[in-house]
Amino acid sequence: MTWVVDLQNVSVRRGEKNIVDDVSWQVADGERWVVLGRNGAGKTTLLQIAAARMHPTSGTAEVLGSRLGRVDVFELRPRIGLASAALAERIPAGELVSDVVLTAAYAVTGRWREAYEDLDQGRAADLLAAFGVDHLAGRRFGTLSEGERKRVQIARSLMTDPELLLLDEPAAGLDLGGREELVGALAELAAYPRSPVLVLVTHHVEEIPPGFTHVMLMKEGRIHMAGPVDDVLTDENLSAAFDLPLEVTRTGDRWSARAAQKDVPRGGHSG
Ligand SMILES: Nc1ncnc2c1ncn2[C@@H]1O[C@H](COP(=O)(O)OP(=O)(O)OP(=O)(O)O)[C@@H](O)[C@H]1O
Repeated sequence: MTWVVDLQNVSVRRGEKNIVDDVSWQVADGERWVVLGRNGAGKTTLLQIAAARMHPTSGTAEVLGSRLGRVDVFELRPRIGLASAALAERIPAGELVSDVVLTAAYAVTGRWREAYEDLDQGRAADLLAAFGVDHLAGRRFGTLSEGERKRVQIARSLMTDPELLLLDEPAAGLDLGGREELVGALAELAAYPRSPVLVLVTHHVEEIPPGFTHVMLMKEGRIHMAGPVDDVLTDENLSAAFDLPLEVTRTGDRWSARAAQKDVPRGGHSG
């Protein structure tokens, strides 16, 4: 079987510390993953490896059947969609929104002299429409709200029709309506059989879109637990991953979590 992502004993060392520590993780075609964990757990670093943007210090990383270190990453990267805050920062504020999406066809930021086909123009317009931001096509990226930028970024990350789509905290900074719309759009994407394999990093179980199949809990650079959503998202597992007593609730196809309620003494009150 060819895995979409196949990490074997991957570590990333920075200074004295392994910020990703001996991670083995395999993602199969059709799966939709959520990665959860405390600040600094190593989620973004792991995503950077899956995005062929970073090499592990040790271990082996294969993405879409190509081994990092042995493949031309400039050929591999267009097959991987990535939306992250770091990437958004590199988009010039003066860039037209339509070009932000279009330039992804060549995995560059900043339109320069690439010759774009009409087909690409049409696809960029369709993607902006799919995420409800086609009316912003003529605006400068720097003038958009946080929520509008997130949607444009996701449209951009789909431009190359990637086989793997990595989303690093796409709902960060969105208001409640914006978050719910995004969760809805990602649920639609998850349900579509021809969609890429999806990996979503988030801080909140409330942001897990319906249709996501697997969860990885990261803790201190390691995988605390990984597997099907229902197996992993339990009070016990989440509490251990976040070092905090937590209660997880599933309502329909959505999740929520909060600090576990202390036992309230029953019976009469005095005074
Ligand atoms: N170049 C670096 N040098 C030293 N430490 C680093 C470097 N890059 C990242 N780190 C550290 O590695 C750890 C993991 O970082 P990473 O961004 O992967 O975590 P994260 O789980 O995505 O965190 P967050 O939820 O806060 O975004 C953090 O403690 C971070 O400070």
